[in-house]
Amino acid sequence: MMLSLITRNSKSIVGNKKLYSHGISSINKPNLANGGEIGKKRIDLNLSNNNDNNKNSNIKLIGQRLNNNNNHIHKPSIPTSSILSIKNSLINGIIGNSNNNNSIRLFSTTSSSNNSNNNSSNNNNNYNFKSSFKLNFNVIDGVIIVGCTYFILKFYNDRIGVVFCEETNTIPSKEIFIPFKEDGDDEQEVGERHKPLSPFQLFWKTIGNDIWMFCFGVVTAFLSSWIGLQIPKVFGKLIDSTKSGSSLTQPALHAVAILVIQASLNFLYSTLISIACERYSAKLRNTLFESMLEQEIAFYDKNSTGDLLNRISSDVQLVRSALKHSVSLGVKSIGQIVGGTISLFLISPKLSLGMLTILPAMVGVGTFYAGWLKSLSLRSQAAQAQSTSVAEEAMSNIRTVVAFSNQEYESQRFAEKNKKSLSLATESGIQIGIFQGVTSMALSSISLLVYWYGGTLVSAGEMTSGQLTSFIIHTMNMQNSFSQLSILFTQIMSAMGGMTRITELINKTPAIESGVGIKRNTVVGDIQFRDVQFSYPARPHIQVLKGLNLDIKQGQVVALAGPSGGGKSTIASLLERFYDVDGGEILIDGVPIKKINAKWLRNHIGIVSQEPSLFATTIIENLRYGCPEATEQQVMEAAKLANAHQFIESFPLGYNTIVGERGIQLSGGQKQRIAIARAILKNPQIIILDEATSALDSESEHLVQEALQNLMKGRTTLIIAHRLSTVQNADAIAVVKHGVIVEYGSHSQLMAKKQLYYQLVQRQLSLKDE
Ligand SMILES: Nc1ncnc2c1ncn2[C@@H]1O[C@H](COP(=O)(O)OP(=O)(O)OP(=O)(O)O)[C@@H](O)[C@H]1O
Repeated sequence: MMLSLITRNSKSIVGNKKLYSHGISSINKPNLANGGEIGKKRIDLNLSNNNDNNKNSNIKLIGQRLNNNNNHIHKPSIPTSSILSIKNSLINGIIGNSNNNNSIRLFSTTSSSNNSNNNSSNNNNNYNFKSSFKLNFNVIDGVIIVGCTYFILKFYNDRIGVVFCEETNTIPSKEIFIPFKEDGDDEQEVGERHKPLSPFQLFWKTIGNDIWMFCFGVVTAFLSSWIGLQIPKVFGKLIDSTKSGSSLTQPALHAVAILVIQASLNFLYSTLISIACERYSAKLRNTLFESMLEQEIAFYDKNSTGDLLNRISSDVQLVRSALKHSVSLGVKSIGQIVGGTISLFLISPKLSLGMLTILPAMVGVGTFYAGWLKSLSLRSQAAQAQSTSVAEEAMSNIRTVVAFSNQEYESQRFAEKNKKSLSLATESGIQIGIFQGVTSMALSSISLLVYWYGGTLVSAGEMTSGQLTSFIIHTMNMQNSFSQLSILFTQIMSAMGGMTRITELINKTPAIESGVGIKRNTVVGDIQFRDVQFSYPARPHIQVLKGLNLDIKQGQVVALAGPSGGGKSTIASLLERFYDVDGGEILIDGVPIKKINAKWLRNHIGIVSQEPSLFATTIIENLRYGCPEATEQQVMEAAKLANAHQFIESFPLGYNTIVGERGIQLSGGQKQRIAIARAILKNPQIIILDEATSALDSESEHLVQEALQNLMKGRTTLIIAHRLSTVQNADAIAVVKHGVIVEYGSHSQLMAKKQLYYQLVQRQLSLKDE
């Protein structure tokens, strides 16, 4: 059916475009044909009604009614008959004249659209005046009128603006925009490949605007240490005043003022630096965690959870405290050392020169130790991470540990790893001790030199005893600063080890970048495995799939059966693109999976596994995990379909019941029904069922089976099965052995063949009888 529409400006409708409205419906790009007079063009819209199975149905959009609040769209009921009459009752002329741009006048005609197109819109002889509106945009491009409903259109370069109004409604709703989209065009997301960052660049990027707080903290720390430099001077003055008999009040008040100012500055820098460092470490932790979550599954095969957790907690902690102490100790100490050195030269250049002869030796020793302590610290931290991962593993499998009474074994395993970490930590401690010992010996030598040489200078009358006192206090302060720097130095070494590991991980580009690739407009659900070869990255020399071929058509239920270790779960993992195939390809709706955006793909696949993983939160949050925007009503509907609503409602807190860690407070069947409801809510086109009914009693199994039937309806389903009794109704059964499909057919066909499948069924039957 054709609807003719006079437009003012059609240049924006180019190419073979489709219009989409919030992903709900689509409208065919109108074919353009020059028509009409007064410089207008005619577009023809192909109309079909909601019930047509036409994917490009556009009446959905045209007929959609826009609320005054702009965002909600209600479908009006436009029966087929009325659509048929649109053409005849259509008012296809309008249009505001250029003198009065923001008001339009609508005219109706009973003439056919083609005829009407031959008339100018302003030719009132051929149109009956219907209504007029004031619009909030100046120029409009067309109007579609269905009964008493007007859709006023304006074409832009990349979208169409639509305003809905009714004849009686003099205040039209706001304009909403429907973007153009190329017909059949899939969105292609290109990943942002960030350049690897150096630890310093990472620091800079992570601290962001907090750098100002940090810098202000550094400045106040410097000021504090500068103020501190005045104290020895004031004490010197006090001593000289005692000797000369002049008033002590002035220098004493001076000293008090300096101490008060210094205390205030200390408070300020300490607070600022603490806040800046805490915020920095929180952001670093977030970035690190984000980066970990972006990694491919193979990354988790190779790295233990304990080690990864260690990076988030201990490594970040090391960096945070080193950063904090670098300012509170480092900046202050450096300030004291630099300022102190200047003060010493001002008091007595001779004595200062004598004292500073020892310094180069100290710097030399410190540099020598730097590299050595860094590598030692890295090894010691790695060993500690290993012991943590043993503890983490034992804790997460605590039920198994207790059931096997293996507490002693686990604690021995932990103690062994701990021993290694202890020996490295001890070695590290000894080295640090040597370093600090050498440093303090050098510092004590400096003091000794000052006492001896300073005393000689006072005796010779080259300096006053007050000046010597100032000199000694400065020296002591500097000595203190040096030893603090040496402690800080070791801390910085450890932090550098931690920062290196953190940076490494943040810089790591995942082998499968889940946000990159094609996002298709629709998913049909056809799956093809073409000569797929695959080895797990953790065991690259063992080929698990050896040229596997399998076709699953849209809506089909295909079960994978076969001996243990044959590769069934691997097939499912590859379909989810947890790993990339080494050879051959997997196609979804004809598109190689490697080209598809993995996030998008996973959003269209629902998985119900043997041991459904739930989070330690409420049932409703678990249900919404794959579809956070679902309303309560939708959640409940999904739970009903999954036979879960009843048991959830029987809990005192209903949907707000906390399920415990990994859903420990629920039975196996309940967990599975929640997982099924979660999958139903996600509404994927492809379903993977991994042994979903293996651990249930018959009553529970019945409920779960029913739920699964609801889930599988109209969806392509891949079942990984062991209990062959549960997959007899599948459309096809593929028997997987040694990474290839050795048999394929329906249950009855495979039974008739009397080969591997038949043997497996017989074996299970005999086991059941026993
Ligand atoms: N993450 C992994 N890293 C390395 N090898 C793996 C990994 N997962 C599985 N494998 C190996 O791949 C092979 C196939 O395993 P898969 O789990 O696909 O078999 P399956 O047919 O599902 O077995 P089952 O019926 O016992 O679950 C096995 O030899 C297994 O040891």
